[in-house]
Formats: sequence, C-alpha cells, structure tokens
Amino acid sequence: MKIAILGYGTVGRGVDQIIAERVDGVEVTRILELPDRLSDPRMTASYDEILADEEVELVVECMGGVEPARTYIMAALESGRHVVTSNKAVVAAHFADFAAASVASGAGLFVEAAVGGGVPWIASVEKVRRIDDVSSFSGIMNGTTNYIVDAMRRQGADFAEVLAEAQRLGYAERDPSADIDGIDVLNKTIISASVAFGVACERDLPASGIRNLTKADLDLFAARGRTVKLLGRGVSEGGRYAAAVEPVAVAADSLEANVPGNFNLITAVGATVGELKFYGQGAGSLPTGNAIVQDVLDCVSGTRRPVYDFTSQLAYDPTLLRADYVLRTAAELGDAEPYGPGAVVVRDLTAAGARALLDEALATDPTTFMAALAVEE
Ligand SMILES: NC(=O)C1=CN([C@@H]2O[C@H](COP(=O)(O)OP(=O)(O)OC[C@H]3O[C@@H](n4cnc5c(N)ncnc54)[C@H](O)[C@@H]3O)[C@@H](O)[C@H]2O)C=CC1
Ligand SMILES: N[C@@H](CC=O)C(=O)O
Repeated sequence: MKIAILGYGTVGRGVDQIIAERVDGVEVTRILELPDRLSDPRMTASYDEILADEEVELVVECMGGVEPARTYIMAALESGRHVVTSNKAVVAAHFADFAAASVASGAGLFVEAAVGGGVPWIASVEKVRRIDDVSSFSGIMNGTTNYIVDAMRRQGADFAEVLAEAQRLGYAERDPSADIDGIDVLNKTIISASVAFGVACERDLPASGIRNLTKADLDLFAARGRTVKLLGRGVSEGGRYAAAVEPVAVAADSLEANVPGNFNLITAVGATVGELKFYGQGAGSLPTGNAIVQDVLDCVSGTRRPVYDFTSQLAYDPTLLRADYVLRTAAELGDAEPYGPGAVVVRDLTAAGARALLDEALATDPTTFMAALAVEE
C-alpha cells in the first residue's frame, strides 16, 4: 500500500523510519510539509497534489493542531482514503464528524496514537467493550508532565529545566502549555471517554494542570506518604458519566506513583474483566510511530477496522466525580481545614466545584497549586 505522511516532525519521522526499516508491503511515497521545510524528494507543500495521487490509499496525519488538520482529514476520508492520526487536538474536537465521514465513505479511521503514545490503549478499550461496559478509566496520559514530576521528585530537578529537556526529547507539544496546563490530557480524556462510554463526550470538562507544582509541594505530599500525578479520569454509572483532568495526590507505593520518565499508565475497569492496566512510553518519536504503524498494519491486513459509535444515551453528570482537595495557596478559603505549611484541604467537592475553587484562589494567589486526594485503599 502506498501512503502519505502529513507532517514530518518528531512523529512523522518515526513513522517513516519504522516503515523503512521494519515493514514490507507499505511504502511512504508522499510527505506533506511546510514550504520552507521541503528536504526530501517525496515532499510537497501541496495537499491537493497528494489528493490527486490516486495511488495513495492511506494518509497518516501527524501535523498537529486543529486546522488545517481537520480539513485534510475530512478530505481524505471523503475521498475514500483511510486515515491514521496521532493528533488528539483535532480528534477530540471533531471525532464524531470523522467517524461519520469514515462510515459514509467506507474508509478506515484509526486514532490509537492520539492517546498514550505507544501504549495500545484505544484498541484495548474497544476490545473490553466487546464484552463489558467500561465503568471507569483513569491514568497518566501525558509523558511530558510525568517526566517533569518524576525528575522533580527523584532528582530534585527544576521545573523549567526539566520541561526544556522534555521538549528536546520530542515529548512536549509545540506549545508545551498544552502539556503543563492539562489540555493535552483533556483531549486524551475526551477521546478515551468517547470510546470507553460510546458517547459524544462533553468537551467542557473540568481540567487543571501542574504549572504551579513546586518541589516544596512534592515534599509536603511526600511527608504524608503521597506523590502527585496528573491524571485523566472518567466514570460511568446508572446511565450517567463524568470525566475530569487534575493533579491527584496518590499513595507513594501505588503503581501510578512509580511510573518513571515519559511512561504512561492507564487503567480500565469492566464488570467481568475487572481492572486492566496499560503501561508504556506515552510520548516520543518511535513509540508513537509504532502505534501509528500498528494502525497502518491493521488497516492493510483488515484485521481491525474500528467503527466508532457515539450513540449511547449516557447523560453527563459532573457530580459523579468527588474528592477532597488540597490547595497550597495564600488565598483565604471558606470550609478549609489545615493540611500542612501553607496548605489546606477542602472536603467532598466535585471536580467541577474544585476547578471553580482553584480559579477563586488563583485570582488572589496566582501561584496556587491544587491536587485531589486519591482515596487510600
Ligand atoms: N511528540 C510526541 O511524542 C507525540 C505527539 N503526538 C501528536 O502528534 C502530532 C505531531 O506531533 P510532533 O511530531 O511531536 O510535532 P512536530 O511539531 O515535531 O511535527 C509536526 C510537523 O508538521 C509540520 N506541519 C505543521 N503544520 C503543517 C501544515 N499546515 N502543512 C504541512 N506540514 C505541517 C511541521 O512543519 C512539523 O514538521 C501532534 O498532534 C501531537 O500532539 C501524539 C503522541 C505523541
Ligand atoms: N505531549 C504529549 C505527546 C504525546 O501525546 C505527551 O507528553 O504525552
């Protein structure tokens, strides 16, 4: 099969390398890049030229961003070309449109690499759903922030320094604010909830990140047997669902607490299968390239052809996600109990209520950090 890669950056290069070195029967014949980055005879800056090439049967989109990625993916699907994408921003925003266009033209739509990098999470959730409803999912879904927190915790590294290293290693988004403010995990949580619960997932979910996390915060939680991880979570019960993204203070001896570097760990729970955990590198050129090439191979062989159905009638109910929240802040908050030096705990908030409380605290103290307290088992 002849394929085109849109975007020859960290991920696009990984896809090209894996196919060239390890895959027979698939050939990258076209690459779309920006006009000032045409460095290979296969490259063009014209998407129309790629669409006009009738030999190209599949398009791998790894440019990032919402536009023109949305337009290019829709045009590929409408022309009957299969699409494989790692771009969670565009999938989270337009998943239902892409799924409908894929059904209409019969072209395949594959999004494995959009969540969890090299971790086969999406295909596994699809598999769980063949037998079980997914009652919840939760996990570390961002390699950059896990890399940052892990280095701060284990080596006492400085936030800014270690973020620069994650950028150098190709883990971070073009704008790393998306990583540290939880937006990247929000996109991955929207996609995960859509697949896990079969819903057109609410987009306005509560989300916060680790921008204000300090070494002193990690020390505060360490003194209480916890560490902080940025988690995406979703739960479904009684015809309702909720999802959120937030730093969570997890037990220091939990699996999540000990996930190193750019690794992700995502858990799904189903009635008969129980708890399943998926672990691997959540970011980087070759792990993510691997997830894309797995999708390409599934498409070529016809062994897996996802059909995304978002017609489940689950209602979004933010009250399903509740926790106690710790805020390290100079702001005065009502109903707060002391937690440690400069920190308070506010009990039994919804994730949405906690996000509103964080905004209130940030208005007074822009350095405020907030984390949910994981229930200890
Ligand atoms: N870097 C990683 O570890 C992972 C990235 N992703 C996602 O994969 C996508 C690509 O990520 P990276 O490769 O890291 O980004 P990147 O910034 O390294 O590469 C993107 C490439 O696309 C090109 N590009 C951008 N807009 C274009 C346009 N309009 N026309 C033609 N070319 C264009 C850029 O010139 C660049 O070479 C993003 O959606 C990202 O969120 C997903 C999983 C892991
Ligand atoms: N920036 C993302 C890349 C993969 O999705 C991350 O760090 O996880």
